[in-house]
Amino acid sequence: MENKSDLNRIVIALGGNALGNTPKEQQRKVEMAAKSLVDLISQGNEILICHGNGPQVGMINLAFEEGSKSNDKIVPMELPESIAMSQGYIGYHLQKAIKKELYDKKMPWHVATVVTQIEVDEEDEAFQDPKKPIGSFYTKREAEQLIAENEGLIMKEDAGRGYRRMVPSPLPKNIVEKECIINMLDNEFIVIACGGGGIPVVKNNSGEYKGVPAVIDKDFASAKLADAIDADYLFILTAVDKVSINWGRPNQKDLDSITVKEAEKYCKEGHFASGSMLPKVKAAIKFVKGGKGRRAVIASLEKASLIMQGKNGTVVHS
Ligand SMILES: Nc1ncnc2c1ncn2[C@@H]1O[C@H](COP(=O)(O)OP(=O)(O)O)[C@@H](O)[C@H]1O
Ligand SMILES: NC(=O)OP(=O)(O)O
Repeated sequence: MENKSDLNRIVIALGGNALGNTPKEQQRKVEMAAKSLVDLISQGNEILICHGNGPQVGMINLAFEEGSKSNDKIVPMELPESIAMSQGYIGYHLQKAIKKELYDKKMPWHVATVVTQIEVDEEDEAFQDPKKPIGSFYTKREAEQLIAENEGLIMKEDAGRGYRRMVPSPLPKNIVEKECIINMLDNEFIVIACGGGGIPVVKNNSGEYKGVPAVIDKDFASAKLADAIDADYLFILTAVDKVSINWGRPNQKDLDSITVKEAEKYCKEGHFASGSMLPKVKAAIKFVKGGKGRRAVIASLEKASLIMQGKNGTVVHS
């Protein structure tokens, strides 16, 4: 093991693309991702992994809801518990795949998942305007029927991909298990934390945390995590090699490297879709602005090991 002070500390946010749509597909995709992740350690980095859960948390929540309608032995599962379940089974697949890679490469690291709670503000305006898509995609007609049958259900169009259920997505304020995570990181653990953006909680006057019905964006949660552990880099890994301006148009331009100022300007000009690329760029800006010398890279998961050589991704810097 190298001297730990020589290692770059990287928080890696894995997008839904890394996880697939079914547990089987997830296991296969995670095995591929594990190779790139462990390669980053071989290159002299220390990594901490955060992941999305939009499709998974929607599926878990819906399964219990539907099951409870026809079977009195099944009860509905609230969103905080559904998020905790998603952290558990996604963490399990990541742990299994990473452990195998570490074994094959004879590397002495450990890997573990921390079920993570994140404090949010009860007054966050997101609670009045549910904007986070979860679960599967539906047609307009299916969505209208579901809304008619389920009181309080909100479904909206998600970035041209179909209709999805929308839930509140407050900003992350404080990672409750922060000290556990730092301790494990300091003891040669690859930590999987803040999965699905973390379980959103609020603290009452007697110091007790209570789960609230929302899903935090994992891009913002990973920026919060990267800030909390004073990471050198935040990698947001998704399906595209680079962030583009004029995305999808004939004059599309892929960006190699942008300053925070340029990124802010592009956000204002509307270059990034709100449910997909915009939170990534905003999370990158937040992280880079929070400390000297920090860099964020939005890149393709499949080529993660090429990021440090500048062959993959858009770098956001100060
Ligand atoms: N300006 C842009 N540049 C690149 N990709 C963009 C842009 N705007 C929207 N996208 C889309 O956003 C996607 C990433 O968002 P999403 O699929 O929600 O991420 P995740 O991998 O976290 O699930 C890209 O694969 C691309 O299809
Ligand atoms: N929690 C969250 O942001 O999940 P996705 O990245 O899958 O939307």
